[in-house]
Amino acid sequence: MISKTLSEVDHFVPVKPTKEELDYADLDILDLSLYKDTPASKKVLADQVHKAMTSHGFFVVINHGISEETIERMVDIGHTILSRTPQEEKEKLKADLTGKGEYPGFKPRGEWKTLGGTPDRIEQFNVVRDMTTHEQPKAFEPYREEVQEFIDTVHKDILYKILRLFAISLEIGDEELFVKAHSYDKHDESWLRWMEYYDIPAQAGADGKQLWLTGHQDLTSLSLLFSQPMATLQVRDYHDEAQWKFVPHIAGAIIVNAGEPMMWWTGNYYKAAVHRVVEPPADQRSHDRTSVFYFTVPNDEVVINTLLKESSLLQRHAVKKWFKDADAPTSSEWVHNRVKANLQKHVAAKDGEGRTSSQKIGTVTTTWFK
Ligand SMILES: O=C(O)CCC(=O)C(=O)O
Ligand SMILES: [Fe+2]
Repeated sequence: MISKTLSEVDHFVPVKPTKEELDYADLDILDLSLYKDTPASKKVLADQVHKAMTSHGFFVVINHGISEETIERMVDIGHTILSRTPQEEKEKLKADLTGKGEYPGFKPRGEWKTLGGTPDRIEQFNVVRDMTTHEQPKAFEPYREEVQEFIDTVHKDILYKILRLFAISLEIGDEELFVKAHSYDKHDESWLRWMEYYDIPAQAGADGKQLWLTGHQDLTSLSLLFSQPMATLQVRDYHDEAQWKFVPHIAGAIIVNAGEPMMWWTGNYYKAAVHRVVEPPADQRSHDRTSVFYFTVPNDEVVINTLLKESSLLQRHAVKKWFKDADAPTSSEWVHNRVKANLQKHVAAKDGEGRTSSQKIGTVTTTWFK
């Protein structure tokens, strides 16, 4: 992907795959090399999207065009930025989570002082695709172009293909509808995230499982998670509320899930995946975990509500409009309000008796899961 000499990185050595027998979710695997510019080829993949989005809300994309080496390099870049940026600079370039409600910058360890009462040990570094809007750490500079190229490929190639499949799967006449709502040239808060979990102690969830990140739905339209080997991410099957299953690791694959905006667009016909992060099996403990994610949200001004006029599939299924017109949020309103409220996610597991708790965010009610 990059031809010139690459700047050196601190290599992150991922944990070896577990040998334990775990209960894995049976996720659909979309082979994106089958995506051709013909209705027939796209229909086959769109049918898989439909099946996945009406069951788990998660699926796996392989042969998407980004090599395993490039993904490994991106993980190393994030690891390098997190390990080489001094604490002072991290503090200075801290994400303004509670003020503006935005992610660009660092989420230092200990920001969420709620995991079992002790400071959390999750660190993040986030960038948006226009990387000039925020000051970047010095350690980032050697990799700026590579990261830009990575984001551009993910957004304009992989994301756009997947968004077309979503439109086709919903029988929306304009196959570009979601692509236009995520126009690369317009502004929105979609972001690339590196996230490092530092060998953390955990608190117990409702089912006694040790939690690293409590159950939630993403605030995104789509989340693209680059698969990593530590068996920690779990998805809750929609057809069996009690069942948390591990998301399998497939080297080089992208795990895709939808968040609440996709749920609203489809009036809950497509599921916003409920997922959480738990401690790994015994043979993967005492190891850090680093991964890279691309989280997408619609362009700032897009008003998100159920696509009843546009989708004959939703009409046939008598889906109801999610919001009254006056209550439908713009992407920008939703994202900023939801980021501000995000701390709630980390306390939800301790509050109350039930398995879920809900919170009103502007005109929107969001749900936290245990
Ligand atoms: O770390 C993971 O695998 C998932 C993280 C996640 O769900 C999130 O950041 O929204
Ligand atoms: Fe998530």
